Amino acid sequence: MSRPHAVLIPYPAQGHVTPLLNLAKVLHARGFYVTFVNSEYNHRRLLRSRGEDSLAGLDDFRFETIPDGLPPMENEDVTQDVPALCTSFATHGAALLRDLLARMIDDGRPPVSCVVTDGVMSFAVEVADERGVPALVFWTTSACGFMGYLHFFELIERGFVPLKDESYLTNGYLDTALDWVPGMPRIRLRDFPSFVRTTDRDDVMLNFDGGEAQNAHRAQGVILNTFDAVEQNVVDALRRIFPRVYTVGPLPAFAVTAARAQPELDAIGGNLWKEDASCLRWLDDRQPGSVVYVNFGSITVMSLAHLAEFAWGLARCGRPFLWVIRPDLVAGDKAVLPEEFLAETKDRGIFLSWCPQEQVLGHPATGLFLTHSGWNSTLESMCAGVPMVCWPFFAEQTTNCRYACAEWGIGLEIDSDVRREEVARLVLEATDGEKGKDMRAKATMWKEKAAAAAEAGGTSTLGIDRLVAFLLGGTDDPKS
Ligand SMILES: O=c1ccn([C@@H]2O[C@H](COP(=O)(O)OP(=O)(O)O[C@H]3O[C@H](CO)[C@@H](O)[C@H](O)[C@H]3O)[C@@H](O)[C@H]2O)c(=O)[nH]1
Repeated sequence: MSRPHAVLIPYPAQGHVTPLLNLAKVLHARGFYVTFVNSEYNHRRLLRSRGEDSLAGLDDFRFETIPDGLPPMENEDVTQDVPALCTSFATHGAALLRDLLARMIDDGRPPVSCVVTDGVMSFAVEVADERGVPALVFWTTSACGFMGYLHFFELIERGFVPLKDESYLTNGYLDTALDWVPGMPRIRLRDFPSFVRTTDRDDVMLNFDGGEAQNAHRAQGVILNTFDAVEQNVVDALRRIFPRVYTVGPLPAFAVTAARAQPELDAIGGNLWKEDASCLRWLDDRQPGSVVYVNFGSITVMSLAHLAEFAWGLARCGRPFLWVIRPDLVAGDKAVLPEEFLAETKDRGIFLSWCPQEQVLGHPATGLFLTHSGWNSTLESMCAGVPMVCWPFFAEQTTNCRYACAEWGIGLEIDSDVRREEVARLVLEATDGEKGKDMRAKATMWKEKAAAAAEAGGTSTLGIDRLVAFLLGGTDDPKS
């Protein structure tokens, strides 16, 4: 019998490429031949950020590309337009993947035996079906975020969405409690992925994400980068909806183990921006738990006015801070910080454009994460035992923020129209005093539970065993 061959297809954005690549490494370590499919645009970015050799892969871990169908960009180091990318792949993705798989026949690789596609690249399920191989969708969100997307169309049917008019964004309507979402008894309309905040029934993201979530029913199962203990009720509810739900998080822990067994996997990385690791030395000179780490992920954009509010909030709270400001963080503008702010904080703040986040979060000096609540960032913070101040930007970051604050007790939320007084107040609340103490204790508890899930016999280790057993074409119960 030939070697199992998994094709993995991430949505082309950082928060998706990273977890899919981690899963690819885990599968490779379990004996799979791997083909990893990037967009051409991201392939070029990865080569620039990590060097020409970084995507050479291994003989049995290969990178392939498909075009994204968007017009060429002058500056290719920026995050692409999300709705345009989603629409383009939904329209052309199946044909592009079909061509790619056809080119791979008889080129020396084992025949493709399974497809793992991003939950928002579900066109690949149809292509896998045509080839007669199983397909699983990997939702790179939290389970609660995925459950939110899964109920977009029901929100429409029940008349909650679209909103009647713009005043519904601010008149308290979003606080409506919904008690019918499986496994999420305390959810409010405002905690749903942000795309429900529209007055347009034809809104691209409302329909795209709602549709992609429904398409998960066409796959043989769903993979989630979470662990049971942290989202038990939602995961249980999803297991009643889908025939197979594999919880395999936190994936970074498994990728580290895979790379320990196969050091050559370490060279394979997925950072779209060039990492600046010099900040780790700066952290070495700071007191334990003293530093506020500020990073809004790969997609968030904000106004210059909001950037200035964050800056003056950090100045006011008086803590040392490490702030990652992507070159494209400010919408349509250069991210310029006020001169007076730079002068005032020069002895206690550093700025970079991209950092090795997991190492920063794991550094003893890091005490708090000011985050946009992307799921990878949330999970990485949890794994490091670092509490958060949350400023969700879009998508299911609103859901993650709600869970971090109200369910897990490790977050405090900042108003979307951020003000400097609130930034300073919440940072101090999360670091000093009783609230901060409680948040740190809970963060430590979740860190331990995350680690336990990834140990031998842990729920996510069993999740990977079951996943591998299923992808190998047998039963998905590793014990039988
Ligand atoms: O300086 C940096 C900044 C980020 N990262 C990494 O980049 C990833 C960012 O992912 P995430 O925190 O999930 O944020 P986004 O990039 O915004 O992720 C998108 O994808 C996620 C997974 O689907 C969703 O939860 C988000 O809402 C969506 O915006 C993480 O692994 C970070 O460690 C770095 O390594 N260095």
